[in-house]
Amino acid sequence: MGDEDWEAEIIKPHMSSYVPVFEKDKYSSGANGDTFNRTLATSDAGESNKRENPPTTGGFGRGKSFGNRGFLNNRLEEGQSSGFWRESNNDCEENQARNRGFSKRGGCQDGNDSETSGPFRRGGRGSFRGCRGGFGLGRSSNEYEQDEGMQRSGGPFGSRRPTVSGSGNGDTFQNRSGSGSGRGGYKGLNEEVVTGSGKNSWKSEAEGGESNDIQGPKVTYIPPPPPEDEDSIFAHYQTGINFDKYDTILVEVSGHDAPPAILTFEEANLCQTLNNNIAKAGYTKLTPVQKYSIPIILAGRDLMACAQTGSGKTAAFLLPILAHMMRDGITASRFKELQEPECIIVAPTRELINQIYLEARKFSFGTCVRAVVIYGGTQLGHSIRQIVQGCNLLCATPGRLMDIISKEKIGLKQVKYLVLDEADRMLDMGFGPEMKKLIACPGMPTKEQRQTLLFSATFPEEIQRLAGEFLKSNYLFVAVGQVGGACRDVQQTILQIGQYSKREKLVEILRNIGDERTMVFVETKKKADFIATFLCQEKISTTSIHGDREQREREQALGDFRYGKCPVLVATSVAARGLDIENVQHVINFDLPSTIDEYVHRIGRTGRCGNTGRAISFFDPESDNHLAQPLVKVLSDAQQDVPAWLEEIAFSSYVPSGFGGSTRGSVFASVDTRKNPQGRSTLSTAGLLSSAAPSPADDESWD
Ligand SMILES: Nc1ncnc2c1ncn2[C@@H]1O[C@H](COP(=O)(O)OP(=O)(O)OP(=O)(O)O)[C@@H](O)[C@H]1O
Repeated sequence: MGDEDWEAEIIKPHMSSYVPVFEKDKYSSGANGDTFNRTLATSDAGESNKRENPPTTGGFGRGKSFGNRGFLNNRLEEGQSSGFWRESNNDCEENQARNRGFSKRGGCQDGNDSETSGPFRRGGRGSFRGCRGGFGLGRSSNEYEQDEGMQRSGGPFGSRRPTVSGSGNGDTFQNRSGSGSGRGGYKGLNEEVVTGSGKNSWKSEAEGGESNDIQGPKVTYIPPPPPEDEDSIFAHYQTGINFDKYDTILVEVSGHDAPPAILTFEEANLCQTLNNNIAKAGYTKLTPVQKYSIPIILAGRDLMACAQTGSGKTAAFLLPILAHMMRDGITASRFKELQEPECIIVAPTRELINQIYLEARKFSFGTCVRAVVIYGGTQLGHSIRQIVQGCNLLCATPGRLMDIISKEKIGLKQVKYLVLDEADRMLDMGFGPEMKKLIACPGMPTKEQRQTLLFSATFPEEIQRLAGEFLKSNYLFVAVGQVGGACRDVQQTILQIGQYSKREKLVEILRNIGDERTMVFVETKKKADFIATFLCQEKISTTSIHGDREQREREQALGDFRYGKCPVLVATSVAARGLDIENVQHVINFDLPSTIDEYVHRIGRTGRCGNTGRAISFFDPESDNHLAQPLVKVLSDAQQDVPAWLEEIAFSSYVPSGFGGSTRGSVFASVDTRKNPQGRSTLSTAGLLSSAAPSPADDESWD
């Protein structure tokens, strides 16, 4: 199914009644104003006129790309914060100056301009081929995503999705900046690693936007400080009815001389302040991953821990680290140009690392440990200011961390604890190279000298093997339940549904759901916008989060969702991992992800901490058959009903062991891979490699 089809669909009469308001005057000057004018002069204007709203653009223009904020809905009309269309004029002008212009931020846009933002688009794989300049909603829209890529797509490890090649039927998108750079390039909004050119160097706002070369926009966003009052710091939600059932999950610990599990917080022998904080956080009972991980970490051992989503992995590493830091003493926080934290925690997304930071701040409340968070999409100067005031425990996304290290604001000599949360993601082909650079940085203690902790709900075998480089050889492996298995508190439903019927079904489901908090996952950034727009049009209050949104927008969207302003959040995989939002009752996979692990993480946004949740996934036989087998396994492992039709597809698409051809997920790691050092014969080389590569749709501004 191509963009063509989507395009045809979106100009159906039932859609044409919705015409987003575009405040032309706000955007009438500057380079992108130019773009805007040109856009108006093209068929978009015509389309708009047909809809009897002459000044209106910003959305459904035929053959044009779809901007982020080119719509307004009654529910989102507040003009400041909710979801879309809340940026001020200034913001948009600032945006124009950033050369991101309308391509990402609103209204419609001539397709040829939509992906050409100068150096910041470097790293794409070359050209956007054969798309019609529509909404980027078809499978080929993956191509649009790759300019944000992290060298994880294409080539032999590329998308499972068919790409549209050749000139296609419409405008040919040329990634003007991407040519010659190969397929590489990781970037956040303001930072990138240029890998395609063979340089492998970090580019940052500091090296680019903040210095005087022409690298790109200056990122000025300073995130608002989190509330400082104790009630806010310790705010938490209730554990659910199934919290006690965690105790029945089997736990396997492998490796030599594992210390015994503890059963209560008291047994951990933590200091009084930590115990007070644990109590104030509402923790009375340990979860399984905490029972096993806390004593292991307290014993100074390296650890790879795998436990289901929402089962308390964050506290499982934070509490023993903080306990040790307090026991051993830390450098007193004071202003210093070079800070040398004792602990570094990295995670793949900005929102997640911020969440981890808030947990660290909560548990270290009243102690001398100063936690700091830094992440991409925010002003570098702000990150530096946070750090120089003192930093014992640094939470960072990889890009910003490497920037700060290169600026010699962070020294690594004192690092005793290195934590990779969502470790399989941190070690895959996207972030793996950066993590390797991190551990090879001058000053970083060797793995023998530091304690390294890897946590995730999924741990593909190949990633486990890669992790050996980071861990001491005697590391312990804790598996709570089935490695890579879904949380049993999530009731999973798979609906077989064709691409064209998805939207109607989505609306039907959301109407039935009412105001209950729901995350809707889609495959691409543009589709996230499109679906969010569509839902707003249907009078369903919705916001969206994805890598093309400015960081302030991302945070606002998350806040609006978290605090109930918008009960529906449409998201790409950037929101799939780690986010802990109270009361998310439903996850809908409008598009299934390309890997089963991603599926497990996505549905894990609900059913957390013993609460129940529901996940509904649209399975399109045209594109999702490769997931049938792993889905059957995930469903049956989690004791869910498996639809007969899914079993049939799984059976008919069965790939015998050793013949490869499947993506990750046809085989779970059920054990510590050291028990099977040669690797399982069921995974071919191709399987091993491709399994580690997220789909191009995941090519987000993660960091
Ligand atoms: N022992 C506990 N008692 C009560 N609540 C807990 C306990 N441990 C963790 N929680 C809460 O459970 C929620 C989920 O925890 P956390 O985010 O650490 O899960 P996770 O295992 O890291 O999930 P994911 O795999 O999605 O990242 C959080 O709100 C956390 O505060």
